[in-house]
Amino acid sequence: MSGTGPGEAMAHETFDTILVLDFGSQYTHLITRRLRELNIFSEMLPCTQKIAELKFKPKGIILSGGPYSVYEEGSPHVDPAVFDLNVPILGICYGMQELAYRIGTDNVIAGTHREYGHSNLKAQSVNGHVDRLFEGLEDSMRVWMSHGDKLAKLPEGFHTVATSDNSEYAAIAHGEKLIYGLQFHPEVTHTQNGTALLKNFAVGICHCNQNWTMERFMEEKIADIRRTVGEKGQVLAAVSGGVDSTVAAKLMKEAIGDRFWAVLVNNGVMRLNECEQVQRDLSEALGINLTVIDGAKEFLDGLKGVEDPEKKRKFIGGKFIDFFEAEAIKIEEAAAKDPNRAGKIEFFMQGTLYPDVIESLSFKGPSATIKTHHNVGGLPARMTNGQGLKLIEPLRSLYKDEVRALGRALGIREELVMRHPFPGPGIAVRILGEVTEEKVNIARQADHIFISEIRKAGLYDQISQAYAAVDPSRAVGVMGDKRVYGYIIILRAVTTTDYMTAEAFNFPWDVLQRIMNRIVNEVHGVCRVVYDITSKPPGTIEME
Ligand SMILES: Nc1ncnc2c1ncn2[C@@H]1O[C@H](COP(=O)(O)OP(=O)(O)OP(=O)(O)O)[C@@H](O)[C@H]1O
Ligand SMILES: O=c1[nH]c(=O)c2[nH+]cn([C@@H]3O[C@H](COP(=O)(O)O)[C@@H](O)[C@H]3O)c2[nH]1
Ligand SMILES: NC(=O)CC[C@H](N)C(=O)O
Ligand SMILES: [Mg+2]
Repeated sequence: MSGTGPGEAMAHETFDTILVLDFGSQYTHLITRRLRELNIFSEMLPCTQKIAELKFKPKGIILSGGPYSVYEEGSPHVDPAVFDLNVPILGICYGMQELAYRIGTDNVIAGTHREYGHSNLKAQSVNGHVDRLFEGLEDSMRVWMSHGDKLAKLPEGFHTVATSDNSEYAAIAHGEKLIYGLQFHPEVTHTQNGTALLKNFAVGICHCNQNWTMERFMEEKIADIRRTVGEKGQVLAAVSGGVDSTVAAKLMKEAIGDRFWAVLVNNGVMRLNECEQVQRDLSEALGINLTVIDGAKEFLDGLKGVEDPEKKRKFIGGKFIDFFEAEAIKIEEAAAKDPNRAGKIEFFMQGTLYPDVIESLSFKGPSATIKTHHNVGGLPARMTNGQGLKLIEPLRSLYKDEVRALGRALGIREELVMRHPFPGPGIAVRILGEVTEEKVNIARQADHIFISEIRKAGLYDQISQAYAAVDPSRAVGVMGDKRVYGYIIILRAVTTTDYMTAEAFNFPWDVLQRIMNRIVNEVHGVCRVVYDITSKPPGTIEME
């Protein structure tokens, strides 16, 4: 898989690409992020990528950092064919060590001490292209290091272009070829001028066009969807009202108009009035006719007695597919009467994002399964083989904030673009243990109060995601001089940029008190409210 889902090849034709080969560093994806912030398209692939199988020619290649030591047996090495592409190469940390090791295996050794954190870098000019990496930057800057190995000597043909207190070879460049190495990490924000340095590489050295904008992406994507779907093809789309599927739906609508069928499955664990609200929003704001299928009873029946979080998730994920399959058949039958819309449903659209794709492409393989996301790992084979449905994921190369920017470019109003994410398994993963209708109702009401008060306090856009969960253990309270014995509501609100790590939101105390007051007074069956201050890690954003 070399990033050529429907439309991916297109992006490479229109936009210059910097290929990032991932050796497993926790920072690798930040390299693609930084480049995209510079309006340069960048794609990340595992370091094991065979260059012959690449479907495009990158303008430059970056070898990332990684947790291994190049000289150890079993450590990953890049396909030597990258050097035959004759494009500039930048190695970062492990990536630089890899470059040096390939020239001479004794070029890299274990250092006497590890170096983590800030370091003072001194750039020195040599001459010619060698100096381009640090062009326009101050000679002295603070950089971020994270390594234990080091270069034992300068690899043949290279010059030293920067040193630091602890690294004699903090940056190197080849005398003739456009090959560069950095011991430090320009992609992390702790490195001063890190982005400027990446720009020097991508623009100054690789000559990339800085034309990766959401407006351009939108135009290209629409053209691409038209090409993929053809003149007659019909698309069934899973639309939840969340940011991703709303933006994807609008894109489809622009591309193929009424040959696009948007379907929301009410799984019985949506928020208060959510299905109606989403149907109205999509129709009024975007002109999208959304069909809501009511599966509430079937989902809730199936969830009876299920306490294990993974079992809940898998049940809901599987049931979603049953409903979509049945709907595809229904739509085909109904559409058969209309010559404009008749035809087989050939495509199935989902709002999958780049972080999901990265996770499954990572060189390390999918990380330990913490939880099974309902749409990740793809659909069951029967969905894509049996019915011949082809998956369309128009946002699979984008990060969340890029999706939001695309939404704005498509004219979607701010309130919809800024909606907090809501997971496919919904409230079911916000009720600890067994899901019952009673607990769903309690969670809904508490959540509604929580979110309304957050909006009233003007805090909604400062928080990345917020919700109320139900702890089914009960606590004793006193109300109106009477003993009560009720559930505990857990409030959770986090701030994050990538949803991979998160911090609890620092609430003004009076807002929390107002929320507590309303919940215990208005939600029957609840007698305590607690605020979850756990960060991620060690917590996760959802409860289960
Ligand atoms: N209740 C639902 N009905 C139909 N499709 C759904 C439903 N819930 C999720 N999906 C599908 O699963 C995909 C992934 O869900 P996810 O929650 O990550 O995205 P989203 O709901 O579109 O956006 P957000 O992340 O803002 O909630 C959606 O893009 C959508 O295609
Ligand atoms: O569509 C989804 N289907 C799922 O199964 C799912 N599980 C978690 N999430 C969302 O992912 C982000 C990270 O959540 P966690 O820290 O709980 O893993 C948060 O934004 C969660 O809401 C899901 N989204
Ligand atoms: N961050 C890195 O890429 C580390 C590379 C190598 N494992 C070292 O310790 O030097
Ligand atoms: Mg969602």
